[in-house]
Amino acid sequence: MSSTKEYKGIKINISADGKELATHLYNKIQPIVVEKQKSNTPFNIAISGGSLINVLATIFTEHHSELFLNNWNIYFCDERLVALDHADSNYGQFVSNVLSKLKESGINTLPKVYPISEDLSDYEKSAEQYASILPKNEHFDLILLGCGPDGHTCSLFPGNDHKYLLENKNDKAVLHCKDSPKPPSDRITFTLKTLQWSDRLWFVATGAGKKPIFEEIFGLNNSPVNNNLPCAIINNNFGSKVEWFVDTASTESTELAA
Ligand SMILES: O=C(O)[C@H](O)[C@@H](O)[C@H](O)[C@H](O)COP(=O)(O)O
Repeated sequence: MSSTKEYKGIKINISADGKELATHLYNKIQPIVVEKQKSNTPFNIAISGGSLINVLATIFTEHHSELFLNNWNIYFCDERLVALDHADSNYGQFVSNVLSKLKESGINTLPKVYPISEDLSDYEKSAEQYASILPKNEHFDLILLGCGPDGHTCSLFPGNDHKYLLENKNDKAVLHCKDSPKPPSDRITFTLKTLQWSDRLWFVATGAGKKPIFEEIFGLNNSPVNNNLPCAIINNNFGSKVEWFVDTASTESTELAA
């Protein structure tokens, strides 16, 4: 059974493994989508790439009938600037691992998914174009975030070279991230401004490989919090909206353990 604790004001949901985490996440999302359905308003969600897409594949395959998927608008809080059918495309991954599988099983109640424009001739324009299709009311019900081993989230990377993404001097909703340390090199990313639009900012991060970065994000084992890390900045700035969904492997023998 998953358990929840609070650490330095942040809610941490701990599950034994990825399967239990998917069930726990489903249990938390389901009442929200029921409410949205009842009030006849769309469920606006933005998702990350990486391992999160597999978690969503499990949830959608097992629970599609309780999720009112045709009331969902799904956006990407970051996207790699490659063709939509490229193996690196988050949209492409979502289509092949989630949407196609639902369709193959004869499920027609599908979410509306918002990809980037196929025209990749100008990366700054790609960012602007994506900003222009985001919900007009500047509201998300939920944004699901990942956490990279360097403390990045979305394509908001730590370090001087990518400081412009966090600073967001022109107050944009979506920015072009160049020279991404995680390939591919060109991406678009939501900014902190856009993350603020969401009622909930939920991180999903699993595996023993996340332990060293959790130490810095949360200041574990007597280390100080590294306040320069995008994940730590989100904890600091948006604490009451933030929850983490982690597994035992990523937290054992630390203060985050259940
Ligand atoms: O498109 C991307 O690269 C992601 O959105 C990125 O921010 C991801 O969420 C993290 O790198 C964690 O990835 P994992 O969950 O695979 O470790």
